[in-house]
Amino acid sequence: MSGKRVIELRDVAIYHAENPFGRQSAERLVRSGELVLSEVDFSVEEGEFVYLIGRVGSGKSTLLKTLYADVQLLVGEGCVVGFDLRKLRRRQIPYLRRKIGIVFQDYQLLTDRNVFQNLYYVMRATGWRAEAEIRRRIDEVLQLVGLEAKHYKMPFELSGGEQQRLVIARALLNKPRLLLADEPTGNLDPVTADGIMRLFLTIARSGCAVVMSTHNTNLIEEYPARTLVFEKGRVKEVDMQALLGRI
Ligand SMILES: Nc1ncnc2c1ncn2[C@@H]1O[C@H](COP(=O)(O)OP(=O)(O)OP(=O)(O)O)[C@@H](O)[C@H]1O
Repeated sequence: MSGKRVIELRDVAIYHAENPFGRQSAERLVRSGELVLSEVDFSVEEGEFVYLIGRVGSGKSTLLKTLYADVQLLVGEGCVVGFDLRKLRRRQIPYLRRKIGIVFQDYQLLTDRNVFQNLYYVMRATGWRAEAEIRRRIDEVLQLVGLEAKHYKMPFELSGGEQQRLVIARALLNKPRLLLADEPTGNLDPVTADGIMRLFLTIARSGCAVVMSTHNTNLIEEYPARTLVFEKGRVKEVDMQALLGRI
Protein backbone atom coordinates (compact mmCIF):
# COMPACT_ATOMS: atom_id res chain seq x y z
CA MET A 1 0.00 0.00 0.00
CA SER A 2 1.46 3.38 -0.96
CA GLY A 3 2.19 5.80 1.92
CA LYS A 4 -0.67 8.07 0.91
CA ARG A 5 -3.32 5.37 0.65
CA VAL A 6 -5.43 4.88 3.71
CA ILE A 7 -7.74 2.27 2.15
CA GLU A 8 -6.90 -0.25 -0.53
CA LEU A 9 -9.32 -3.04 -1.45
CA ARG A 10 -8.55 -5.48 -4.28
CA ASP A 11 -11.04 -8.03 -5.55
CA VAL A 12 -12.71 -8.20 -2.17
CA ALA A 13 -15.83 -10.19 -1.29
CA ILE A 14 -17.54 -9.45 2.00
CA TYR A 15 -19.51 -11.97 4.07
CA HIS A 16 -21.39 -11.85 7.31
CA ALA A 17 -20.12 -14.85 9.24
CA GLU A 18 -20.54 -16.18 12.77
CA ASN A 19 -17.55 -15.87 15.13
CA PRO A 20 -15.19 -13.75 13.07
CA PHE A 21 -11.54 -13.27 14.09
CA GLY A 22 -11.57 -16.62 15.87
CA ARG A 23 -9.87 -19.91 15.12
CA GLN A 24 -11.93 -20.89 12.10
CA SER A 25 -10.31 -20.72 8.67
CA ALA A 26 -11.46 -18.12 6.12
CA GLU A 27 -12.67 -20.97 3.85
CA ARG A 28 -14.90 -22.33 6.60
CA LEU A 29 -16.31 -18.90 7.48
CA VAL A 30 -17.04 -18.25 3.80
CA ARG A 31 -18.90 -21.58 3.50
CA SER A 32 -21.19 -20.79 6.44
CA GLY A 33 -21.40 -17.02 5.85
CA GLU A 34 -23.77 -14.80 3.90
CA LEU A 35 -22.32 -12.99 0.89
CA VAL A 36 -23.05 -9.22 0.94
CA LEU A 37 -20.67 -7.72 -1.64
CA SER A 38 -18.23 -9.04 -4.23
CA GLU A 39 -15.63 -7.74 -6.71
CA VAL A 40 -15.02 -4.69 -4.58
CA ASP A 41 -12.02 -2.73 -5.84
CA PHE A 42 -11.17 0.80 -4.78
CA SER A 43 -8.67 2.84 -2.87
CA VAL A 44 -8.81 6.08 -0.90
CA GLU A 45 -5.93 8.49 -0.36
CA GLU A 46 -5.17 10.76 2.57
CA GLY A 47 -7.37 13.85 2.55
CA GLU A 48 -9.95 12.44 0.11
CA PHE A 49 -13.67 12.74 0.73
CA VAL A 50 -15.79 9.81 -0.45
CA TYR A 51 -19.55 9.21 -0.29
CA LEU A 52 -21.10 5.74 -0.11
CA ILE A 53 -24.65 5.62 -1.41
CA GLY A 54 -27.17 2.88 -2.14
CA ARG A 55 -30.48 1.48 -1.05
CA VAL A 56 -31.28 0.20 2.41
CA GLY A 57 -29.51 -3.14 2.89
CA SER A 58 -27.12 -2.66 -0.04
CA GLY A 59 -24.05 -3.20 2.16
CA LYS A 60 -22.72 0.28 3.03
CA SER A 61 -22.57 -0.35 6.78
CA THR A 62 -21.12 -3.81 6.20
CA LEU A 63 -18.30 -2.34 4.12
CA LEU A 64 -17.59 0.29 6.81
CA LYS A 65 -17.63 -2.45 9.44
CA THR A 66 -15.10 -4.39 7.39
CA LEU A 67 -12.84 -1.33 7.31
CA TYR A 68 -12.87 -1.04 11.10
CA ALA A 69 -12.71 -4.80 11.58
CA ASP A 70 -16.13 -5.45 13.01
CA VAL A 71 -16.65 -7.76 10.04
CA GLN A 72 -13.71 -10.01 9.10
CA LEU A 73 -12.31 -9.76 5.58
CA LEU A 74 -12.25 -13.31 4.22
CA VAL A 75 -11.69 -12.91 0.48
CA GLY A 76 -9.42 -10.59 -1.52
CA GLU A 77 -6.82 -8.09 -0.38
CA GLY A 78 -7.55 -5.26 2.01
CA CYS A 79 -5.34 -2.73 3.69
CA VAL A 80 -6.53 0.08 6.02
CA VAL A 81 -4.10 2.67 7.48
CA GLY A 82 -1.28 0.18 7.09
CA PHE A 83 -3.09 -2.84 8.58
CA ASP A 84 -3.53 -5.91 6.39
CA LEU A 85 -7.16 -6.90 7.02
CA ARG A 86 -6.60 -10.52 5.95
CA LYS A 87 -3.87 -11.01 8.53
CA LEU A 88 -5.50 -9.05 11.33
CA ARG A 89 -5.81 -10.89 14.68
CA ARG A 90 -8.46 -10.10 17.25
CA ARG A 91 -5.90 -8.59 19.66
CA GLN A 92 -4.72 -6.13 16.96
CA ILE A 93 -8.18 -4.64 16.38
CA PRO A 94 -7.85 -1.93 19.12
CA TYR A 95 -4.62 -0.73 17.48
CA LEU A 96 -6.33 -0.42 14.09
CA ARG A 97 -9.25 1.46 15.69
CA ARG A 98 -6.90 3.95 17.32
CA LYS A 99 -5.76 5.01 13.86
CA ILE A 100 -9.24 5.54 12.48
CA GLY A 101 -12.10 7.66 13.73
CA ILE A 102 -15.60 6.19 13.69
CA VAL A 103 -18.83 8.21 13.69
CA PHE A 104 -22.18 6.49 14.03
CA GLN A 105 -25.66 7.83 13.49
CA ASP A 106 -26.68 6.83 17.03
CA TYR A 107 -24.20 8.77 19.06
CA GLN A 108 -23.15 6.14 21.59
CA LEU A 109 -22.08 8.78 24.11
CA LEU A 110 -21.71 8.08 27.83
CA THR A 111 -24.97 9.67 28.93
CA ASP A 112 -23.99 10.03 32.62
CA ARG A 113 -20.77 11.99 31.86
CA ASN A 114 -20.29 15.51 30.58
CA VAL A 115 -18.62 16.54 27.31
CA PHE A 116 -15.14 16.76 28.83
CA GLN A 117 -15.51 13.43 30.65
CA ASN A 118 -16.72 11.66 27.48
CA LEU A 119 -13.51 12.70 25.74
CA TYR A 120 -11.29 12.17 28.79
CA TYR A 121 -12.55 8.59 29.12
CA VAL A 122 -11.55 7.76 25.55
CA MET A 123 -8.13 9.34 25.89
CA ARG A 124 -7.33 7.36 29.05
CA ALA A 125 -8.67 4.17 27.46
CA THR A 126 -6.43 4.67 24.43
CA GLY A 127 -3.26 5.07 26.42
CA TRP A 128 -2.86 8.84 27.07
CA ARG A 129 -1.42 9.46 30.55
CA ALA A 130 -0.14 13.06 30.81
CA GLU A 131 -2.98 15.19 32.21
CA ALA A 132 -1.78 18.42 30.58
CA GLU A 133 -1.57 16.79 27.14
CA ILE A 134 -5.00 15.23 27.57
CA ARG A 135 -6.52 18.59 28.46
CA ARG A 136 -4.75 20.33 25.58
CA ARG A 137 -5.97 17.77 23.05
CA ILE A 138 -9.55 17.91 24.38
CA ASP A 139 -9.49 21.71 24.06
CA GLU A 140 -8.16 21.39 20.49
CA VAL A 141 -10.83 18.98 19.26
CA LEU A 142 -13.66 20.88 20.97
CA GLN A 143 -12.43 24.04 19.30
CA LEU A 144 -12.29 22.28 15.94
CA VAL A 145 -15.92 21.15 16.16
CA GLY A 146 -17.15 24.43 17.65
CA LEU A 147 -18.00 23.11 21.14
CA GLU A 148 -15.32 24.99 23.05
CA ALA A 149 -17.86 26.53 25.43
CA LYS A 150 -19.59 23.24 26.27
CA HIS A 151 -17.04 21.32 28.36
CA TYR A 152 -19.38 20.84 31.30
CA LYS A 153 -22.64 20.15 29.47
CA MET A 154 -24.20 16.72 29.80
CA PRO A 155 -25.11 14.96 26.50
CA PHE A 156 -28.85 15.46 27.16
CA GLU A 157 -28.20 19.22 27.40
CA LEU A 158 -26.84 19.26 23.83
CA SER A 159 -28.85 19.50 20.60
CA GLY A 160 -28.68 16.63 18.09
CA GLY A 161 -26.16 18.52 15.99
CA GLU A 162 -24.02 19.30 19.05
CA GLN A 163 -24.10 15.65 20.09
CA GLN A 164 -22.94 14.68 16.63
CA ARG A 165 -20.15 17.25 16.87
CA LEU A 166 -19.10 15.70 20.15
CA VAL A 167 -19.00 12.27 18.49
CA ILE A 168 -16.82 13.74 15.74
CA ALA A 169 -14.55 15.37 18.35
CA ARG A 170 -14.23 11.99 20.04
CA ALA A 171 -13.33 10.36 16.72
CA LEU A 172 -10.60 12.94 16.14
CA LEU A 173 -8.88 12.64 19.53
CA ASN A 174 -6.14 10.32 18.32
CA LYS A 175 -5.46 12.29 15.11
CA PRO A 176 -6.75 9.58 12.77
CA ARG A 177 -5.70 9.35 9.13
CA LEU A 178 -9.17 8.08 8.23
CA LEU A 179 -12.65 8.97 9.46
CA LEU A 180 -15.50 6.52 8.79
CA ALA A 181 -19.01 7.88 9.20
CA ASP A 182 -22.18 5.79 8.90
CA GLU A 183 -25.09 8.09 8.01
CA PRO A 184 -23.85 10.84 10.31
CA THR A 185 -26.52 13.31 9.24
CA GLY A 186 -29.44 10.86 9.18
CA ASN A 187 -31.10 12.26 12.32
CA LEU A 188 -30.35 15.92 11.71
CA ASP A 189 -32.31 18.78 10.18
CA PRO A 190 -30.95 20.17 6.88
CA VAL A 191 -29.21 23.23 8.41
CA THR A 192 -27.49 21.17 11.11
CA ALA A 193 -26.53 18.51 8.55
CA ASP A 194 -24.99 21.27 6.48
CA GLY A 195 -22.80 22.32 9.41
CA ILE A 196 -21.64 18.74 9.95
CA MET A 197 -20.79 18.44 6.23
CA ARG A 198 -18.69 21.58 6.34
CA LEU A 199 -16.90 20.22 9.38
CA PHE A 200 -16.14 16.96 7.53
CA LEU A 201 -14.76 18.90 4.58
CA THR A 202 -12.49 20.89 6.91
CA ILE A 203 -11.28 17.60 8.40
CA ALA A 204 -10.58 16.19 4.93
CA ARG A 205 -8.68 19.34 3.96
CA SER A 206 -6.47 18.82 7.01
CA GLY A 207 -5.35 15.51 5.48
CA CYS A 208 -7.65 12.99 7.18
CA ALA A 209 -9.63 11.00 4.60
CA VAL A 210 -13.39 10.93 5.21
CA VAL A 211 -15.62 8.07 4.02
CA MET A 212 -19.28 8.69 4.69
CA SER A 213 -22.44 6.73 3.90
CA THR A 214 -25.58 8.71 3.23
CA HIS A 215 -29.07 8.53 1.77
CA ASN A 216 -29.10 12.26 1.20
CA THR A 217 -28.31 13.09 -2.43
CA ASN A 218 -28.94 16.79 -1.73
CA LEU A 219 -25.70 16.80 0.26
CA ILE A 220 -23.82 15.35 -2.71
CA GLU A 221 -25.29 17.99 -4.97
CA GLU A 222 -24.24 20.73 -2.59
CA TYR A 223 -20.84 19.28 -1.68
CA PRO A 224 -19.68 17.25 -4.69
CA ALA A 225 -17.06 14.53 -4.08
CA ARG A 226 -16.11 11.02 -5.17
CA THR A 227 -19.14 8.76 -4.90
CA LEU A 228 -19.32 4.96 -4.67
CA VAL A 229 -22.69 3.39 -5.41
CA PHE A 230 -23.73 0.09 -3.82
CA GLU A 231 -26.05 -1.88 -6.09
CA LYS A 232 -26.81 -5.56 -6.62
CA GLY A 233 -23.96 -6.76 -4.47
CA ARG A 234 -21.32 -4.64 -6.24
CA VAL A 235 -19.68 -1.26 -5.61
CA LYS A 236 -18.96 1.07 -8.46
CA GLU A 237 -17.71 4.62 -8.73
CA VAL A 238 -20.06 7.03 -10.50
CA ASP A 239 -19.86 10.55 -11.83
CA MET A 240 -22.53 11.93 -9.53
CA GLN A 241 -22.56 15.37 -11.12
CA ALA A 242 -23.41 13.89 -14.52
CA LEU A 243 -26.05 11.68 -12.92
CA LEU A 244 -27.67 14.52 -10.96
CA GLY A 245 -27.58 16.72 -14.04
CA ARG A 246 -29.74 14.21 -15.90
CA ILE A 247 -32.43 14.01 -13.17
N1 LIG B 1 -24.98 -9.20 11.52
C1 LIG B 1 -25.45 -9.58 10.34
N2 LIG B 1 -25.51 -10.90 10.00
C2 LIG B 1 -25.96 -11.28 8.80
N3 LIG B 1 -26.37 -10.42 7.83
C3 LIG B 1 -26.35 -9.12 8.12
C4 LIG B 1 -25.89 -8.62 9.38
N4 LIG B 1 -25.97 -7.27 9.35
C5 LIG B 1 -26.46 -6.94 8.13
N5 LIG B 1 -26.69 -8.04 7.40
C6 LIG B 1 -27.18 -8.10 6.02
O1 LIG B 1 -26.21 -7.50 5.19
C7 LIG B 1 -26.84 -6.80 4.12
C8 LIG B 1 -26.29 -5.39 4.06
O2 LIG B 1 -26.71 -4.65 5.21
P1 LIG B 1 -26.09 -3.23 5.59
O3 LIG B 1 -26.56 -2.89 6.95
O4 LIG B 1 -24.64 -3.28 5.34
O5 LIG B 1 -26.76 -2.30 4.48
P2 LIG B 1 -26.77 -0.70 4.37
O6 LIG B 1 -26.52 -0.39 2.93
O7 LIG B 1 -25.83 -0.12 5.36
O8 LIG B 1 -28.24 -0.35 4.75
P3 LIG B 1 -28.83 1.00 5.43
O9 LIG B 1 -28.86 2.03 4.34
O10 LIG B 1 -30.19 0.58 5.88
O11 LIG B 1 -27.95 1.35 6.60
C9 LIG B 1 -28.33 -6.86 4.39
O12 LIG B 1 -28.87 -7.88 3.55
C10 LIG B 1 -28.43 -7.25 5.83
O13 LIG B 1 -29.59 -8.01 6.06
